[in-house]
Amino acid sequence: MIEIKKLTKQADNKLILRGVDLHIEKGETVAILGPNGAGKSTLLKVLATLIKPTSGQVLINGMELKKNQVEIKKLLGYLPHSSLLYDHYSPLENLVFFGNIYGVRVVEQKAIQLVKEVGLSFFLNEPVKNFSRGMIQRIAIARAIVHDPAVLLLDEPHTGLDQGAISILNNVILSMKEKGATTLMVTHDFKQAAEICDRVIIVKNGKIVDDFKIENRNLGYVSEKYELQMEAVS
Ligand SMILES: Nc1ncnc2c1ncn2[C@@H]1O[C@H](COP(=O)(O)OP(=O)(O)OP(=O)(O)O)[C@@H](O)[C@H]1O
Repeated sequence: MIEIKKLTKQADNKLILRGVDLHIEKGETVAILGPNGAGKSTLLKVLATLIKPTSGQVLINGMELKKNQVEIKKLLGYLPHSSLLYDHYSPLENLVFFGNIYGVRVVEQKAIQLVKEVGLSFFLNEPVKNFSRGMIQRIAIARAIVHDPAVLLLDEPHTGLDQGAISILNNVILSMKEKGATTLMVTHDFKQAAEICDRVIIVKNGKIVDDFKIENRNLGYVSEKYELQMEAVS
């Protein structure tokens, strides 16, 4: 589904990604862990076609990223740090707007269903500018999946969410997985990674330093593997 070969990214004379090789199967839910500044968001931005890699190759669904940006963008649902929502629009208006960009059919119905799914039906027609950070994040998640993307790219999706909203988000991710979606999630939240991901990738200094499967939601195993990499000299 996603094939990354010898990927590098340089900016301002700094090598941010230093040769990333990664293969992700369709339907996998993968957590990307790593310390601040490791290059996690940069990797996600390259996959989201927002920044160009310096060298290397990325294939999504067999299509080369460099040559098929328009086709690939249709497959992607990207949740960045900023919500990308229009402040003065309501959740309904925002989702209809973004749904129309992606050519979603029966878009209003889809928007209403998603707002319900993220638990904000009561605020369907309120301008987003009046929302709390957690409420905005819920609508941002709905925006990212309005077109039922085959690939979900989530950058710290649990940040700012209360326990109820975390459950809602995890259910959204799991229901996307049931529909066959592939998810890559940058996170500092090991608990959530262990809860919903099948696999963990640890990024350090622009490189993948560990890559392992998680079984039985074993949070202790994830923490141990992480600590081991942080202690290692690289
Ligand atoms: N456009 C850019 N120009 C120069 N340096 C950049 C650019 N984008 C990112 N960087 C640097 O690259 C490094 C990796 O950034 P990135 O945002 O990918 O890290 P991250 O692993 O997501 O970190 P965090 O956990 O803090 O979000 C950082 O040192 C950052 O300052």
